[in-house]
Amino acid sequence: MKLSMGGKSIILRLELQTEHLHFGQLITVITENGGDVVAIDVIQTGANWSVRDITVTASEQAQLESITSTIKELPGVRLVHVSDRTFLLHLGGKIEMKPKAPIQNRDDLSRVYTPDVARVCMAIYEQPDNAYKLTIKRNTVAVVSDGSAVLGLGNIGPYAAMPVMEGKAMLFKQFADVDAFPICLSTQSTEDIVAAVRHLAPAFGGINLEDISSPRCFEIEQRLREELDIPVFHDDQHGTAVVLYAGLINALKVVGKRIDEVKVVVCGIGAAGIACSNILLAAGVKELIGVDREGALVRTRRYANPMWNDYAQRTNPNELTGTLHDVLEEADVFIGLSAGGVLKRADVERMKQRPVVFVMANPTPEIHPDEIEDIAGVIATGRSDFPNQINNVLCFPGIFRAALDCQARTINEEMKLAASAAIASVVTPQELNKLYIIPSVFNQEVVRRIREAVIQAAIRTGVARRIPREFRQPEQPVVSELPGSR
Ligand SMILES: NC(=O)c1ccc[n+]([C@@H]2O[C@H](COP(=O)([O-])OP(=O)(O)OC[C@H]3O[C@@H](n4cnc5c(N)ncnc54)[C@H](O)[C@@H]3O)[C@@H](O)[C@H]2O)c1
Ligand SMILES: O=C(O)C[C@H](O)C(=O)O
Ligand SMILES: [Mg+2]
Repeated sequence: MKLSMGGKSIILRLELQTEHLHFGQLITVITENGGDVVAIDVIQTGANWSVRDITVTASEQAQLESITSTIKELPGVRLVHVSDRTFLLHLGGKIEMKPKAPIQNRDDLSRVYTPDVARVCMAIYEQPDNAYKLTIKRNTVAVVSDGSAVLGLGNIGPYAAMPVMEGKAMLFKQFADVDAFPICLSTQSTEDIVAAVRHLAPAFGGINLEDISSPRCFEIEQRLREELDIPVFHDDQHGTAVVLYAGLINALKVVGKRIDEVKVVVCGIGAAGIACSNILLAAGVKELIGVDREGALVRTRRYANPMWNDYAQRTNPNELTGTLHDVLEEADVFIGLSAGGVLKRADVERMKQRPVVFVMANPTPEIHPDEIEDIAGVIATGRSDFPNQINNVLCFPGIFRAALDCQARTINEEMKLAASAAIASVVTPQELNKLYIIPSVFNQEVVRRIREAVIQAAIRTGVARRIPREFRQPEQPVVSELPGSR
């Protein structure tokens, strides 16, 4: 099986002199250079000329470039322009705000706005909890980044981070009907980020921290969790850990191993790597070795990164030293949360037979799945264009849907473990196989099951401030939801 590494797609606007060129010649040039024509639109036409938009896909950018340069040389063709379809999708941003009700006359105006809005303001002033009933707070999450660890691209800053945060907001809405707003801050100071989020919290029912580099992300999340009474969730840590654990539960079933007997190597001991290691230790993994740029983390060394000192105390029981290649000997599971291209086939060859290889760096995984497909027991990546997508998108929409619906004060460990089990349970034993260990994000059962399991966990652990109707006991009274009604 050959897997494509993210199909690329362009639209070529061409002016064609039909007496010099047959359309078939053009198609031949495209296919001979590795492209597929997926759509043809006629934009303008005359007696012996036409302007057409040809949508072309190819697996590699280089193929698209050679198609474009060959077409430019053809007699009777003028290349008007080339548009990248991905860029077209981002033109002007990907999301917008819409009012829920139209303002059609002065009466509407006076109710949505002044003077009547004042009564609603005072209802919240007198009873602050009413903010959940009378403002967007009940359904809105802030997606906050400082642009310091955007995907695996590194510190590209707040402007360049926006497309990812807008994308997260789209996913929140599409998959869980959560209104999310991207906020990219022009500071990378811990104090400033904590203060900024604290100050903007009143409008939001939850804070999703995103792509903030380690180790600052740990302190920022910790302090905000202490200071705010709404859930603060660093997605790269906990969203990833929840989905990773769900994937591992099912991958181990495929290769017939138990979690307490596998040797696991985690590469990239940053935000995601630490959180994933923590969830695996909690789930019963006994031999877990963390590897970063300097090799395996060992308890006998002192590291400048305080998180690593703590990490090394809790992991690598046999005190293995050396490079990734060294410590992968006889390992059952590799988990990559580092950077593209870090893992080599020779490394995977050192692992046990049918190893589980999760290469989750984005956008380029630690190794291309094609390179190890014949030796790996299960392969997963973070991307949507390969089978087995282990990506936090499977978690964050559902877990925030649940947290908002029960007005959870926080998202705790029980809620996260409940989310992992819920995700894993969507794949039935009959469906489970090496190419299907984790459900698709388009499977509507994912958010439904996460929501149910996480609300139950929130109620059980006492962090739910509201019991949604379907979770109430029959004898529990239903309190009027509308302040101001008599
Ligand atoms: N699939 C997912 O859902 C998902 C979720 C979160 C993060 N990620 C990916 O995981 C990666 C890390 O994300 P993060 O938020 O933890 O970033 P981070 O910056 O907090 O941590 C990255 C860590 O990887 C280490 N690293 C970089 N190059 C390395 C190499 N050659 N060898 C060993 N270690 C190396 C860094 O030193 C750092 O400790 C990124 O590529 C990100 O896209 C994927
Ligand atoms: O954004 C993603 O696709 C996953 C994750 O949040 C990442 O930073 O890579
Ligand atoms: Mg991220």
